[in-house]
Amino acid sequence: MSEAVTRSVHSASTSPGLLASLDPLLREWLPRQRWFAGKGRPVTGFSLVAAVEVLPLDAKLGLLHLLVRAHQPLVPTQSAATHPADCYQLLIGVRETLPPRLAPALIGRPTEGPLAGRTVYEALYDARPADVLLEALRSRARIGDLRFERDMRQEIRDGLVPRLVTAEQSNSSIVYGDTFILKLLRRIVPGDNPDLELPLVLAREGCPRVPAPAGWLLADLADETYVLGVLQPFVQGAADGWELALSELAKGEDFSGEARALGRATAEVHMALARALPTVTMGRGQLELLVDGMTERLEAAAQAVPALRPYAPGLHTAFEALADLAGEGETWTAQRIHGDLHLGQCLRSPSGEWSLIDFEGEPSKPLAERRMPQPTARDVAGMLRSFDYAAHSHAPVVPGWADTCRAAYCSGYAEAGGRDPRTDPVLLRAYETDKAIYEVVYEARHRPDWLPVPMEAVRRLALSGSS
Ligand SMILES: Nc1ncnc2c1ncn2[C@@H]1O[C@H](COP(=O)(O)OP(=O)(O)O)[C@@H](O)[C@H]1O
Ligand SMILES: O=P(O)(O)O[C@H]1O[C@H](CO)[C@@H](O[C@H]2O[C@H](CO)[C@@H](O)[C@H](O)[C@H]2O)[C@H](O)[C@H]1O
Repeated sequence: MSEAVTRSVHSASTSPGLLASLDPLLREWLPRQRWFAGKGRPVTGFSLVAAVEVLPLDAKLGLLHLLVRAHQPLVPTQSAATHPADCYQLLIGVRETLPPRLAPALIGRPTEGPLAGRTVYEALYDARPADVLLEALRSRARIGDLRFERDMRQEIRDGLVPRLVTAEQSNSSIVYGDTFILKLLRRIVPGDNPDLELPLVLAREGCPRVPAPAGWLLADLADETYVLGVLQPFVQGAADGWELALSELAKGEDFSGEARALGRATAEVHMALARALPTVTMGRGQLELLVDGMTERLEAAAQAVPALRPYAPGLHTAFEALADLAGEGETWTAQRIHGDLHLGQCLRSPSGEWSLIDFEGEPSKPLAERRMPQPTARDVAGMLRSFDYAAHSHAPVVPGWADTCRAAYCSGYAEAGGRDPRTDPVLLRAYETDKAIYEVVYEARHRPDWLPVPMEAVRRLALSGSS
């Protein structure tokens, strides 16, 4: 372990005073972060879950690792018992003054408490704290409650130059020397996070479609463990499926070869997960619960987005058809899946190999729900929707482009040994409908300009049951 890391194991005895001095600054700064999950409601205060001085705060450069709960007014459907305040991972750097290159990282200058008069900032912009994190992973350090782990079979060289990824993300990532990428989870929950769990399982299973975790960061608090970060090999020169699909569309090129390869990659991942982790048969009771969930989401969405209401009866038929099949005794296998699959979660290396990333699932859902076995049709439906999105992002829409990609994706899935998704049209339509409804709500909230894209799918899906 490097001297910097061993020297840095400090007690956090001063942390309550620290949090009080940071409180007014964090109330301003936190809601402005892309990864802040509680947008639209003010932060009314913080409580400390854990604090570790990774680098001593009285040094020229201090580094504080905080897990804090951000308190916000509950929305009417929530209760404090079922909706604890969100817990965030923060890495706070402390310096006398910030060099100009770190200006975008500024959080502020506390006016009282142990940090009065110093400058606090988002430490991930700064190479030195980023180095400390990699060094701690390399050396499997224990720093206070923080446990840095690694896979000793993967070499992690020292001196890899860090850079913060500036893309819009739900979390924060640092790339080290174009060799590794460390994703630090921002809104954290106790328990096995699928973003670490599933890539580890897939690596053990020998599935090359997912970058194998080289290191991971955990916090052991009371009797609960939190996953805070995952280090994975960086796919150099990769383009994501969304960028590629749009650029091929712009050039008038066919994307069906890539769609087929993506289908194969998805099937390989699904089959590896089914080998490694338990699968269950979904019978009548479970399918009815699935249909109930989809129906409730449709009703809530129609409340939230009035444009959806005329299509609700047609959309309901997709769920009723699934309920009918369940009533007739149809069953499906459920297994662990990706849970939030779309073109942006697929990376193609310069040699043409596809990898899947970001197994966190839908971050807004509880961990237990995200880790439940589900039919693979859910991931497939996510990808089918994504081809449709890509086609509609290009003007004019190229007739047949999405259909060709969707068919090629399903063929690729079947060629690799997966069950052809088109064998289960009722299940697929139900999942596609559920996803399009989710997208309508997402776009209405976040990107109203994009709302016509899922609305077009809603029109098509609402009609498809009536033929
Ligand atoms: N192993 C990797 N190799 C190359 N780039 C990656 C890798 N993992 C993630 N990325 C890049 O980082 C971005 C964010 O990663 P992701 O896991 O989706 O984070 P988030 O959960 O914050 O959205 C991706 O869109 C991709 O561009
Ligand atoms: O950021 P996440 O990966 O958690 O996903 C959210 O944002 C996505 C948009 O960035 C959104 O995806 C939708 O738009 C994509 C194109 O931008 C398209 O490829 C997807 O198929 C479509 O669902 C996703 O729904 C939302 O959860």
